[in-house]
Amino acid sequence: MSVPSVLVHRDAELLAKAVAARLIVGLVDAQAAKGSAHVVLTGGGMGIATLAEVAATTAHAAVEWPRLDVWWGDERFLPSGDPERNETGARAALLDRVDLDPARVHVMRGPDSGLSAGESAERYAEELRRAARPEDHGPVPSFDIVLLGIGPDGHVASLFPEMPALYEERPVAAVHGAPKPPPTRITMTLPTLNAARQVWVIAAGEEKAGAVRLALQDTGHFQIPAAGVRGRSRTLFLLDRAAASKIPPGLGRPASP
Ligand SMILES: O=C1O[C@H](COP(=O)(O)O)[C@@H](O)[C@H](O)[C@H]1O
Repeated sequence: MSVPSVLVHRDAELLAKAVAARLIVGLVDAQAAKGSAHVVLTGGGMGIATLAEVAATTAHAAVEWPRLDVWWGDERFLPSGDPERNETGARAALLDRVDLDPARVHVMRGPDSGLSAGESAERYAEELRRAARPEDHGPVPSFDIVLLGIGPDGHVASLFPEMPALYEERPVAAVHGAPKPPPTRITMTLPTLNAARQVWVIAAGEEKAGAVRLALQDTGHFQIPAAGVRGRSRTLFLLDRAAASKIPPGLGRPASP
Protein backbone atom coordinates (compact mmCIF):
# COMPACT_ATOMS: atom_id res chain seq x y z
CA MET A 1 0.00 0.00 0.00
CA SER A 2 1.29 3.44 -0.90
CA VAL A 3 1.46 6.54 1.27
CA PRO A 4 -0.80 9.26 -0.17
CA SER A 5 0.65 12.25 -1.99
CA VAL A 6 -1.33 15.45 -2.24
CA LEU A 7 -1.39 17.83 -5.19
CA VAL A 8 -3.31 21.07 -4.96
CA HIS A 9 -4.65 22.96 -7.97
CA ARG A 10 -6.08 26.46 -7.92
CA ASP A 11 -9.76 25.71 -8.42
CA ALA A 12 -12.20 23.03 -9.52
CA GLU A 13 -11.98 23.90 -13.20
CA LEU A 14 -8.21 23.66 -13.31
CA LEU A 15 -8.32 20.52 -11.16
CA ALA A 16 -10.58 18.78 -13.69
CA LYS A 17 -8.30 19.78 -16.57
CA ALA A 18 -5.18 18.64 -14.70
CA VAL A 19 -6.67 15.29 -13.71
CA ALA A 20 -7.86 14.77 -17.30
CA ALA A 21 -4.34 15.37 -18.61
CA ARG A 22 -2.89 13.05 -15.97
CA LEU A 23 -5.47 10.38 -16.85
CA ILE A 24 -4.65 10.50 -20.56
CA VAL A 25 -0.93 10.13 -19.83
CA GLY A 26 -1.58 7.33 -17.34
CA LEU A 27 -3.68 5.35 -19.81
CA VAL A 28 -1.21 5.88 -22.67
CA ASP A 29 1.65 4.72 -20.43
CA ALA A 30 -0.26 1.63 -19.27
CA GLN A 31 -1.20 0.69 -22.83
CA ALA A 32 2.39 1.19 -24.00
CA ALA A 33 3.62 -1.11 -21.23
CA LYS A 34 1.00 -3.87 -21.41
CA GLY A 35 -0.99 -3.41 -24.59
CA SER A 36 -4.23 -2.59 -22.79
CA ALA A 37 -5.41 -0.80 -19.65
CA HIS A 38 -8.13 -0.94 -17.01
CA VAL A 39 -9.68 2.21 -15.56
CA VAL A 40 -12.30 2.46 -12.82
CA LEU A 41 -14.64 5.45 -13.05
CA THR A 42 -16.51 7.35 -10.39
CA GLY A 43 -19.66 9.41 -10.43
CA GLY A 44 -20.08 12.75 -8.73
CA GLY A 45 -19.24 16.29 -9.72
CA MET A 46 -15.47 16.05 -10.16
CA GLY A 47 -15.55 12.55 -11.62
CA ILE A 48 -17.82 13.59 -14.47
CA ALA A 49 -16.12 17.00 -14.91
CA THR A 50 -12.81 15.17 -15.37
CA LEU A 51 -14.28 12.93 -18.08
CA ALA A 52 -15.72 15.98 -19.84
CA GLU A 53 -12.24 17.54 -19.84
CA VAL A 54 -10.76 14.36 -21.33
CA ALA A 55 -13.32 14.63 -24.13
CA ALA A 56 -12.56 18.33 -24.60
CA THR A 57 -8.84 17.91 -25.20
CA THR A 58 -7.57 16.68 -28.56
CA ALA A 59 -4.83 14.84 -26.62
CA HIS A 60 -7.39 12.12 -25.86
CA ALA A 61 -6.69 10.77 -29.35
CA ALA A 62 -3.43 9.39 -27.90
CA VAL A 63 -5.42 6.80 -25.92
CA GLU A 64 -6.20 3.57 -27.77
CA TRP A 65 -9.81 3.51 -26.65
CA PRO A 66 -10.67 0.07 -28.11
CA ARG A 67 -7.98 -1.40 -25.85
CA LEU A 68 -9.35 0.09 -22.64
CA ASP A 69 -11.52 -1.74 -20.10
CA VAL A 70 -13.87 0.63 -18.31
CA TRP A 71 -15.27 -0.30 -14.90
CA TRP A 72 -17.23 1.58 -12.24
CA GLY A 73 -16.33 1.80 -8.58
CA ASP A 74 -20.00 2.17 -7.78
CA GLU A 75 -23.38 2.62 -9.33
CA ARG A 76 -26.72 3.88 -8.16
CA PHE A 77 -29.19 0.97 -8.56
CA LEU A 78 -31.44 2.70 -11.08
CA PRO A 79 -32.61 1.71 -14.56
CA SER A 80 -30.35 2.08 -17.55
CA GLY A 81 -30.46 5.66 -18.87
CA ASP A 82 -31.58 7.18 -15.56
CA PRO A 83 -29.85 10.59 -15.27
CA GLU A 84 -28.76 9.74 -11.71
CA ARG A 85 -26.79 6.69 -12.80
CA ASN A 86 -23.03 7.21 -12.82
CA GLU A 87 -22.96 5.37 -16.14
CA THR A 88 -25.33 7.90 -17.74
CA GLY A 89 -23.12 10.84 -16.74
CA ALA A 90 -19.95 9.11 -17.90
CA ARG A 91 -21.47 8.20 -21.26
CA ALA A 92 -22.65 11.75 -21.91
CA ALA A 93 -19.35 13.31 -20.82
CA LEU A 94 -16.93 10.96 -22.58
CA LEU A 95 -17.77 7.34 -23.28
CA ASP A 96 -20.19 8.01 -26.14
CA ARG A 97 -17.59 10.28 -27.78
CA VAL A 98 -14.70 7.83 -28.07
CA ASP A 99 -14.20 4.56 -29.86
CA LEU A 100 -14.56 2.10 -26.98
CA ASP A 101 -15.17 -1.61 -27.49
CA PRO A 102 -18.70 -2.03 -26.03
CA ALA A 103 -17.66 -5.46 -24.70
CA ARG A 104 -15.04 -3.73 -22.57
CA VAL A 105 -17.44 -1.22 -20.98
CA HIS A 106 -18.45 -3.05 -17.81
CA VAL A 107 -21.63 -1.52 -16.43
CA MET A 108 -23.18 -2.44 -13.11
CA ARG A 109 -26.67 -3.62 -13.99
CA GLY A 110 -29.73 -1.85 -12.63
CA PRO A 111 -33.25 -3.07 -11.75
CA ASP A 112 -34.30 -3.10 -15.43
CA SER A 113 -31.98 -6.10 -15.87
CA GLY A 114 -34.35 -8.16 -13.76
CA LEU A 115 -31.62 -8.69 -11.17
CA SER A 116 -31.83 -7.69 -7.54
CA ALA A 117 -29.06 -5.44 -6.23
CA GLY A 118 -27.41 -8.45 -4.61
CA GLU A 119 -27.55 -10.45 -7.83
CA SER A 120 -26.19 -7.50 -9.79
CA ALA A 121 -23.26 -7.24 -7.37
CA GLU A 122 -22.56 -10.96 -7.77
CA ARG A 123 -22.74 -10.64 -11.56
CA TYR A 124 -20.21 -7.79 -11.48
CA ALA A 125 -17.88 -9.77 -9.24
CA GLU A 126 -18.04 -12.59 -11.76
CA GLU A 127 -17.22 -10.20 -14.61
CA LEU A 128 -14.23 -8.94 -12.65
CA ARG A 129 -13.09 -12.48 -11.95
CA ARG A 130 -13.24 -13.36 -15.64
CA ALA A 131 -11.14 -10.29 -16.50
CA ALA A 132 -8.45 -11.10 -13.90
CA ARG A 133 -5.20 -12.63 -15.19
CA PRO A 134 -2.85 -14.96 -13.26
CA GLU A 135 -0.45 -12.05 -12.74
CA ASP A 136 -3.18 -10.17 -10.88
CA HIS A 137 -2.91 -12.67 -7.99
CA GLY A 138 -6.56 -12.28 -7.07
CA PRO A 139 -10.17 -12.28 -8.21
CA VAL A 140 -10.09 -8.84 -9.85
CA PRO A 141 -7.82 -7.13 -12.40
CA SER A 142 -5.02 -4.91 -11.07
CA PHE A 143 -6.67 -1.75 -12.34
CA ASP A 144 -4.23 0.79 -13.71
CA ILE A 145 -6.14 3.78 -12.34
CA VAL A 146 -9.08 4.03 -9.98
CA LEU A 147 -10.82 7.41 -9.89
CA LEU A 148 -12.74 8.21 -6.74
CA GLY A 149 -14.75 11.18 -5.58
CA ILE A 150 -15.19 11.74 -1.85
CA GLY A 151 -18.32 12.84 -0.06
CA PRO A 152 -18.40 15.38 2.80
CA ASP A 153 -18.97 12.36 5.09
CA GLY A 154 -15.79 10.68 3.77
CA HIS A 155 -17.54 8.12 1.56
CA VAL A 156 -15.87 6.83 -1.56
CA ALA A 157 -17.62 4.82 -4.26
CA SER A 158 -20.75 3.71 -2.33
CA LEU A 159 -18.78 2.82 0.80
CA PHE A 160 -20.48 4.97 3.42
CA PRO A 161 -19.27 5.38 7.00
CA GLU A 162 -20.11 2.51 9.31
CA MET A 163 -22.16 0.58 6.73
CA PRO A 164 -21.89 -3.20 6.27
CA ALA A 165 -20.21 -2.98 2.83
CA LEU A 166 -17.06 -1.81 4.63
CA TYR A 167 -16.78 -5.23 6.27
CA GLU A 168 -17.38 -7.07 3.01
CA GLU A 169 -14.59 -9.27 1.71
CA ARG A 170 -16.35 -10.17 -1.53
CA PRO A 171 -15.25 -7.98 -4.46
CA VAL A 172 -18.58 -6.21 -4.96
CA ALA A 173 -21.41 -5.48 -2.54
CA ALA A 174 -25.01 -4.33 -2.69
CA VAL A 175 -25.74 -1.35 -0.46
CA HIS A 176 -29.17 -0.83 1.06
CA GLY A 177 -30.16 2.28 3.01
CA ALA A 178 -27.35 4.54 1.79
CA PRO A 179 -27.52 7.94 3.50
CA LYS A 180 -27.20 9.69 0.12
CA PRO A 181 -29.93 9.00 -2.43
CA PRO A 182 -30.67 6.68 -4.01
CA PRO A 183 -30.60 4.28 -1.06
CA THR A 184 -29.84 1.18 -3.12
CA ARG A 185 -26.44 0.99 -4.76
CA ILE A 186 -23.74 -1.41 -5.94
CA THR A 187 -20.14 -0.83 -4.91
CA MET A 188 -16.68 -2.28 -5.28
CA THR A 189 -15.37 -3.11 -1.83
CA LEU A 190 -12.10 -1.95 -0.27
CA PRO A 191 -10.07 -5.05 -1.25
CA THR A 192 -11.13 -4.55 -4.88
CA LEU A 193 -10.37 -0.83 -5.00
CA ASN A 194 -7.05 -1.45 -3.28
CA ALA A 195 -6.02 -4.01 -5.90
CA ALA A 196 -5.34 -1.01 -8.15
CA ARG A 197 -1.89 0.17 -9.07
CA GLN A 198 -2.98 3.77 -8.66
CA VAL A 199 -5.86 5.26 -6.68
CA TRP A 200 -6.72 8.90 -7.24
CA VAL A 201 -9.11 10.67 -4.86
CA ILE A 202 -10.40 13.85 -6.47
CA ALA A 203 -12.06 16.60 -4.44
CA ALA A 204 -13.06 20.21 -4.91
CA GLY A 205 -14.86 22.60 -2.59
CA GLU A 206 -14.75 23.57 1.04
CA GLU A 207 -17.49 21.10 1.99
CA LYS A 208 -15.00 18.29 1.28
CA ALA A 209 -12.14 19.82 3.31
CA GLY A 210 -12.90 18.09 6.63
CA ALA A 211 -13.28 14.66 5.02
CA VAL A 212 -10.07 15.13 3.05
CA ARG A 213 -8.16 16.02 6.22
CA LEU A 214 -9.46 12.94 8.05
CA ALA A 215 -8.79 10.69 5.04
CA LEU A 216 -5.15 11.74 5.08
CA GLN A 217 -4.77 11.09 8.80
CA ASP A 218 -4.83 7.72 10.50
CA THR A 219 -8.60 7.83 10.82
CA GLY A 220 -10.28 4.43 10.86
CA HIS A 221 -11.85 3.55 7.53
CA PHE A 222 -15.12 2.59 9.22
CA GLN A 223 -15.49 6.23 10.19
CA ILE A 224 -13.94 7.69 7.02
CA PRO A 225 -13.95 5.15 4.17
CA ALA A 226 -11.62 7.35 2.10
CA ALA A 227 -8.94 6.69 4.73
CA GLY A 228 -8.99 3.04 3.65
CA VAL A 229 -8.33 3.42 -0.07
CA ARG A 230 -4.72 3.15 -1.09
CA GLY A 231 -3.19 2.12 -4.42
CA ARG A 232 -0.48 -0.54 -4.48
CA SER A 233 2.01 1.78 -6.24
CA ARG A 234 0.51 5.21 -5.82
CA THR A 235 -2.23 7.05 -3.98
CA LEU A 236 -2.92 10.61 -5.05
CA PHE A 237 -5.22 13.14 -3.45
CA LEU A 238 -5.90 15.63 -6.25
CA LEU A 239 -7.52 18.67 -4.71
CA ASP A 240 -8.47 22.25 -5.30
CA ARG A 241 -7.40 24.83 -2.74
CA ALA A 242 -10.75 24.82 -0.96
CA ALA A 243 -10.74 21.02 -0.49
CA ALA A 244 -7.13 21.23 0.72
CA SER A 245 -7.83 24.09 3.14
CA LYS A 246 -7.89 21.91 6.30
CA ILE A 247 -4.95 19.60 5.68
CA PRO A 248 -1.92 20.11 7.91
CA PRO A 249 0.61 22.64 6.59
CA GLY A 250 3.34 21.08 4.47
CA LEU A 251 1.32 18.04 3.44
CA GLY A 252 -0.07 19.39 0.17
CA ARG A 253 2.12 20.34 -2.78
CA PRO A 254 0.82 23.30 -4.80
CA ALA A 255 0.58 22.24 -8.42
CA SER A 256 -1.02 25.31 -10.01
CA PRO A 257 -0.27 28.99 -9.42
O1 LIG B 1 -22.94 9.25 -4.78
C1 LIG B 1 -21.79 9.36 -5.11
O2 LIG B 1 -21.01 10.34 -4.56
C2 LIG B 1 -19.60 10.38 -4.66
C3 LIG B 1 -19.11 11.82 -4.53
O3 LIG B 1 -19.89 12.69 -5.32
P1 LIG B 1 -19.68 14.28 -5.32
O4 LIG B 1 -20.68 14.83 -6.29
O5 LIG B 1 -19.89 14.78 -3.92
O6 LIG B 1 -18.26 14.52 -5.77
C4 LIG B 1 -19.14 9.71 -5.93
O7 LIG B 1 -17.76 9.56 -5.89
C5 LIG B 1 -19.80 8.34 -6.09
O8 LIG B 1 -19.32 7.68 -7.23
C6 LIG B 1 -21.26 8.55 -6.22
O9 LIG B 1 -22.02 7.41 -6.47
